Amino acid sequence: MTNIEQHPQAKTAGNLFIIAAPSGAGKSSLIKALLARHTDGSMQVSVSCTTRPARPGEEDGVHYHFIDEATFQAKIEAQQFYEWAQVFGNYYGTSRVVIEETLQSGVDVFLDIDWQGARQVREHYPSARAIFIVPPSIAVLEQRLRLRGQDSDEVIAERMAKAQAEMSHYHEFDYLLVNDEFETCLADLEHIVLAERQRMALQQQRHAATLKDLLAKRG
Ligand SMILES: Nc1nc2c(ncn2[C@@H]2O[C@H](COP(=O)(O)OP(=O)(O)O)[C@@H](O)[C@H]2O)c(=O)[nH]1
Ligand SMILES: Nc1ncnc2c1ncn2[C@@H]1O[C@H](COP(=O)(O)OP(=O)(O)O)[C@@H](O)[C@H]1O
Repeated sequence: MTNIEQHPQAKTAGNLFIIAAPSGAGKSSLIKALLARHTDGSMQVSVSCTTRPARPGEEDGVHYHFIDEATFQAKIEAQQFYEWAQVFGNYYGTSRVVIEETLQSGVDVFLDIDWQGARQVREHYPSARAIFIVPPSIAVLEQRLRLRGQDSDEVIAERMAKAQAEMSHYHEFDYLLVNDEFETCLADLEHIVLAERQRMALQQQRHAATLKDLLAKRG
């Protein structure tokens, strides 16, 4: 019998995973593919708010909640963000209530956020696991941004100029993955997520068991 079966009354909270990478390294594609492999409702990606204009094909409420700067500022004032940051001149933020409710319901949540947001989340939520994804080379990163075909030359140049600075934060993360061959990187990501999920479930069950023993000893 596993620890989990011995203490079914202890509800296991979901786990928080942070995925960060320089623009174009493949984090959105990897998260999407991972979720497509786990359609049992146990994993969810957080939909951020942003002031960035939607790209062709992006849907409001699916890829982002596209809002204007005044609305974003009002949400900051009302402390509605779990974290927020300015990236490439636009604001991006994660809804506090959605994260808290989803984790409480036992669902794992994936945050596709930058290093500044990752830092804020880890301060509030130390058990979050942070994974940093890098491309095999800077040349490949630029090629991916161009092949994605969604950003102007100017936007691509800005993202390339900031890629090195972003990658310099890799050491603040628990895991580093190189997204060279997509399926290999996806398999590595899945292994990390499933292993962490198991480890954190056992940890939560141990805490519940310890608490139960303590309460029993007190009579
Ligand atoms: N801090 C923070 N960063 C975010 C959030 N949502 C997206 N980002 C980051 O903002 C950066 C730009 O995102 P985006 O404009 O979608 O470009 P893409 O990464 O090239 O697809 C990426 O590093 C995202 O991970 C958020 O809610 N908070
Ligand atoms: N391992 C890979 N090999 C080749 N192309 C990739 C790989 N991973 C992602 N891509 C492509 O690179 C582009 C950028 O990926 P995307 O997921 O949008 O990056 P990010 O979310 O990090 O900005 C997309 O066109 C995607 O299909």
